[in-house]
Amino acid sequence: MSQRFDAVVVGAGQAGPSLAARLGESGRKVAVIERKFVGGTCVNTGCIPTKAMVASAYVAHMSRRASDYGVDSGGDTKVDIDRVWKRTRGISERSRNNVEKWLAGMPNVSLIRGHATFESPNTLRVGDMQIEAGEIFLNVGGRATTPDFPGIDTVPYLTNVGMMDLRDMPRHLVIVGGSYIGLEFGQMFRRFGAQVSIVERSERLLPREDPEVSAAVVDILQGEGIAFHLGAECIELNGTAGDVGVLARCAQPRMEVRGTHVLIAAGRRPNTDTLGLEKAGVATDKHGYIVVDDQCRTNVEGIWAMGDCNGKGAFTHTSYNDYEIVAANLLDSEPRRISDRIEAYALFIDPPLARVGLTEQGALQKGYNVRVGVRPMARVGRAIERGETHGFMKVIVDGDTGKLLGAAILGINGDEAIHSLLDVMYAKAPYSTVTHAVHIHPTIAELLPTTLQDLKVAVTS
Ligand SMILES: Cc1cc2nc3c(=O)[nH]c(=O)nc-3n(C[C@H](O)[C@H](O)[C@H](O)COP(=O)(O)OP(=O)(O)OC[C@H]3O[C@@H](n4cnc5c(N)ncnc54)[C@H](O)[C@@H]3O)c2cc1C
Ligand SMILES: NC(=O)c1ccc[n+]([C@@H]2O[C@H](COP(=O)([O-])OP(=O)(O)OC[C@H]3O[C@@H](n4cnc5c(N)ncnc54)[C@H](O)[C@@H]3O)[C@@H](O)[C@H]2O)c1
Repeated sequence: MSQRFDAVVVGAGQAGPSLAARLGESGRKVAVIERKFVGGTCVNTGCIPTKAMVASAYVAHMSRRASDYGVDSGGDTKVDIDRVWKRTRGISERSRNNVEKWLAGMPNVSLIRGHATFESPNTLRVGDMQIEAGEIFLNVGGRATTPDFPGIDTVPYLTNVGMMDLRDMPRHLVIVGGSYIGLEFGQMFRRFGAQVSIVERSERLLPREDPEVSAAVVDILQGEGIAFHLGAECIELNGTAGDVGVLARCAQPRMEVRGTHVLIAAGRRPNTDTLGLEKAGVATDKHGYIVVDDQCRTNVEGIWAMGDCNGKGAFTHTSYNDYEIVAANLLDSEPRRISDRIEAYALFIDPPLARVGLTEQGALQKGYNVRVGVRPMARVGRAIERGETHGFMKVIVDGDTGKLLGAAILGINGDEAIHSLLDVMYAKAPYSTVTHAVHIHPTIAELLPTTLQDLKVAVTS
């Protein structure tokens, strides 16, 4: 069977459905092809379920701390992991159903279920259906990398997907990879009551961040009883279900951790290897990411790539922004570009680490005349009142232009407060815009102007 559409969107992740809606509204006949769950990674196995679990873990943590606040919680806090999963699944499934209903109601848009592969630059195959289109938009996302560690073929292991199907509480969860996925799952399972060990290849946790950020994150998590094994090179897995070992042969000294479950959280790879890109002539880089220009266009006319698969971002907000860029250029004659995006992300441990723009080290390496302001959360009224004073806020300013270069807030509500800096950066306004703004008392953001009023010259480390 053969069908012709004006436009085809492959993958119903964070960019695809929104773009399909706009394309349909423009009068195009549109197909969205999805091989698994509508909503993609974020909705089904990523942001949404993990943040729902982070919320359960936070409640468990605060329940154990209830007496600090003069509240009697009535004894031991116990986590019913089955109810945590049910709540998590419910939130995730509702979100997926909403996207499904939205897609079903879009004028001129049809959802086709199945795995799409290219047959030519304007032809895709899904099962026995051949689909032709003048415009093809790839939003195929990515999946967990599983490095070829010796033993990985014989030892049962989990990825972020397997974590969503786990129904028993691991007694001891060993996590390979100490970044977003490793740290978020690590802290939540520790708070659920598991023993947690994190095995990380770098000598310093979160090496892209400034050293004091890495050190503070380790302190917070160690304080909750998580064990770290850094500098863990040459990993090997051994054992069987319920008794698994992670051995770092080249670590100094050589190190082995035994646990009941292993989670591999060592990065992600794009879903481009089974897309038949070679039949369309679409270029990829050496890691398999689709090469795109500043407006998400591939090297083949009429084919675009958005979201995690183009390697220009690895977050839900960057994938959604790719949709906005494509729609703006194609449908609104508005020349939006990827390079206008300011890097911003959060690591959703508790307290969260929120980041925008450059780190201090990054700004120094780029040769800026760097000024830095730092304020510990222990000197932020709202954090003191909330009894959650871990972390600090740090702002980085260009001493020559007065522009904000970046910021890190490791602290309660930092993931929200940081947007007051991000918006000023987008406005290309000087940092004095923030120092002159009157922020609401008592909030975390209230202390950002104060932090910016006390800038020091940065010294290269
Ligand atoms: C555990 C975890 C937690 C995360 N937490 C956050 C967070 O808190 N904040 C944040 O910003 N980001 C987070 N992320 C990252 C975020 O989930 C991704 O950046 C985002 O989902 C990428 O969206 P996307 O649209 O590019 O791709 P995806 O959401 O991966 O969607 C791609 C879709 O394409 C489909 N597909 C692939 N190949 C084909 C094919 N050949 N034919 C048909 N369909 C195909 C897939 O089935 C999938 O549905 C997290 C990720 C993980 C794994
Ligand atoms: N809060 C969020 O926004 C959020 C949350 C979860 C995931 N994500 C997205 O998912 C992506 C994947 O997250 P991730 O944490 O799996 O990957 P990552 O790429 O961020 O980090 C992988 C970690 O594993 C380590 N590692 C890699 N190979 C190793 C090895 N052989 N031995 C030991 N350690 C090794 C790396 O040094 C690194 O610290 C991220 O890029 C992020 O964009 C985002």
